[in-house]
This record gives sequence, C-alpha cells and structure tokens, in this order.
Amino acid sequence: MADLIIKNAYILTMDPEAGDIKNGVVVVEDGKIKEVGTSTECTAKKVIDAKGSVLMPGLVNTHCHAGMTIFRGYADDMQLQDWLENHIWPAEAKLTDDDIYAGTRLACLEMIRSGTIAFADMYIHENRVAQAVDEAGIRAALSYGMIDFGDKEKADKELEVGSAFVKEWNGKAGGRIITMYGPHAPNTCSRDFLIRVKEQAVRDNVKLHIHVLETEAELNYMKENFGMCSIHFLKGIDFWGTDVLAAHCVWLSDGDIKILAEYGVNISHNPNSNMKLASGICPVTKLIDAGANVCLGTDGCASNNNLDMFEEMRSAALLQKVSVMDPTVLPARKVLEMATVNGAKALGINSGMLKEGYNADMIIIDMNKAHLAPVYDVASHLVYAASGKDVRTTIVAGKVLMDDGKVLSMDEQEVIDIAIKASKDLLGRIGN
Ligand SMILES: C[C@H]1O[C@@H](n2cnc3c(O)ncnc32)[C@H](O)[C@@H]1O
Ligand SMILES: [Zn+2]
Repeated sequence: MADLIIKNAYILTMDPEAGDIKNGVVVVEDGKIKEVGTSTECTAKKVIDAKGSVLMPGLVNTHCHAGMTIFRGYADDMQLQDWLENHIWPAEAKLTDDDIYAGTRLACLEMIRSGTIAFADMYIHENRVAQAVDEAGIRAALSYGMIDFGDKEKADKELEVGSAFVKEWNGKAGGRIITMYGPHAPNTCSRDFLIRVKEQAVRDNVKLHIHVLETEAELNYMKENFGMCSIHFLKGIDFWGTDVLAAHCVWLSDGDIKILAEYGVNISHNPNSNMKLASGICPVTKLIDAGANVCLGTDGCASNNNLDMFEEMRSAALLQKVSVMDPTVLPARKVLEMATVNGAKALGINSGMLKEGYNADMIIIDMNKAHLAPVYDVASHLVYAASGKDVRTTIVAGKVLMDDGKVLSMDEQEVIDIAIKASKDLLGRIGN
C-alpha cells in the first residue's frame, strides 16, 4: 500500500516531458513520488481529493536568514549600510540562540503556510536553525554565516564554527538537512579567508552560499581595494563553480554575466529585498539568456518583510519587465521554473518537479477563490494573482506538514507567542 495518493488535481508537473495533467493522480511512497498520471491501481493510507485545486512542486527559497524573522519590521526604510551596520548587526550581537530558534520556527511556520518546501539559509547560531528545521519537517540547505573582516584570529574561529556545523548537520533529519559554507560577502571576508573556505568546502564536498554585488558600495570597495569587481576577484581565486550559490548579483557588467554563466554559478534573485533596500535590479533576463541558473529568494524578513515566495515570483516578473521595458520578458512559466526546478538545482536536491523518483515535496493551491477566477492559464494565476495564503496543503518528503490549512508539524499559536515574547525580551536588552 502507498503512503499517500492525491487525486483529481490539475497537476503542474514542471517536468517538460509530462507537461500539465488535468484530473491527475500522484502516488507517494517512502517520501518519494512513485507515480504521476491520470489513474492508478494503488491504494494508500491517506487519500487527498484535490478537486478544484492545483498540485505543483513546492517552492524553493534560495536565499534566507530565517532567524531574522524575529526582526520583521524592526528597522525599515534605510540605506543598506546604515540598516546593517547601525541597526541589524548591533541587534544581532544581543541575540541568544533561543531567539534564533524562536525566529526560525516562526520562519518555518510561515514558509510551510505559504508553500515553500525548502530554503537556503545563512545565519548565526545555525545549530539552533537546524534544530528548528528538523522539528518543523521542512527541507533546508543551512550554512553558518562567516565574516572575518581581515582578522586572522577571527577567520580561524569562523572557519572552525562553520566546519563543525557542516560535520554535525550534513545529511541529518533523514536527509532533509544539507549544509553549505557561508562566507558572507567579498567585502566582509578577506581574500585569504575566501580561499580557505572554498578549499574546505571542496574537501567536505559541500556547496557555498555567499552575497555578491548586492550594492554599488561593494562594487566600489572591490574596485578601490583590488582594482576589479567581485566577479573577477572571485574568478581570480578559483571560487566560482556549480557548487556556488551567489545571492543578489545586482551590479553586473556584461562580462560578469558571461563569467557566471560559464562557471555554472547559481544566482539567487531577491527582488523584494533589492527593491526595499533600493540595492538595484539584477539583470535576470541577460543572465538567463547567457545560460545561467537563476533562482529566487526572499532574503531575511528584516528586508522583505515576509517569506512569501508567491510575492517573490510576481515581483521578479514585474520588475524585469519594467527594467528592460519589455512585457514579453520573464513570462509566468519561466518564473515558476525559477522558483521550483532552478531552485532545486541550486541546492542540489531532487525536488522541483513532480516526476517518478523525485522527492515528494509538493503543494496544493486552492483555486476556488474570487481572485483566482476564471482560469484561462494556471501558470498566469500562480505568478500574477495568487499568494502564499492560497496554499492549502504542503507536503515535504511525503509527510503532510499542512493539511487543508491546518499546520500539523508545529503548534502554530505556541510558535507565534514564543517569537513575540522573544522579540519583547530582545528589545529590552537592546534598550529601545
Ligand atoms: C549572515 C549575515 O548576513 C546579514 N544579512 C542579512 N541580510 C543581508 C543583506 O541583504 N545583505 C548583506 N548581509 C545581510 C545578517 O544580518 C547576518 O549578519
Ligand atoms: Zn542576505
């Protein structure tokens, strides 16, 4: 007997060979997709009737600082440098590991509710992030965010913590947790340190997650200090490869785009964070045309201020169209690909498509809503009209984490209450 059958769904498989399937069936066994089609001989322990709904691969958030959910609305409407150096970093210095656990649980809850099945994270006290992910049932690629600011002693310590985290958590939670190395950015990490981190990542056979050219200030800093931009600088130290997830990549020249595509770098586009912090616009269309793997992320909750990947899809499409003044660029299907197939590829997980043998990581979207009627094109509605609030069911590794609007893997009210209490205590410690 199978574990789960979902029937009568409009299935957006994201598998180019299968396409969309009307009145489809998906069969799940041992956390994997066993069958995708229009009928099945199987019986299952649980059957979900998805009539009037869309079944699709869950969304992959490729750049997040989940613990920062505790800072939602804490410091808005500021320049990035001022926001980070004068508000966020001083507040982070007062965070306890319990705060980060509370913030990450809240993030997991929000992501499960809004249809995200996996996220890439870079933050501090990452062992508590891992604990929260393990308990919530979501999937994640976690990294300890490392900064050395050119201090050799700090570099040694940071690498030790990052490395211990990789050793402790890689492949844990039944394989739902994978780890990465997370050097913060080329303008906060020294050249020497970046070389050491890359070498360690290669030795440990894990990927790297880094902020790159988010701001013009970083571009200017790199030019002044190294006579070149971050893309050429990282090329010069053999950093680039298919094992790198580079967040933002806003300030790119045409030559930079060629390098990123040539090395198979995964680029996490974060449109809402980039708009809120007025960082600029990532040249997504040019990157895709050059053959780069571009995926989507929310960034942390202090610069977004939510983790809804549906909003990210809509913003990505709209921002690109207006930036190149061409409404034909980044059509809905392409954006869905970025949020599913491309995101899964960036994290190296076997998700992002509904196909036999893939992880049973999927979501059901209720289409019986005023703002989703009538339906001419399902993909259009998912990108331009839907939001995370329309997700009714979220399944990760075959386990139903949210069933018809009810979150099963966590006590929702408790998670919210504890996060609110942690934020109040934190404010007391910060002295605001
Ligand atoms: C891991 C560290 O990264 C910090 N951070 C969060 N958001 C951003 C951003 O948009 N750019 C650069 N750094 C960011 C976070 O506060 C942690 O200190
Ligand atoms: Zn970030």
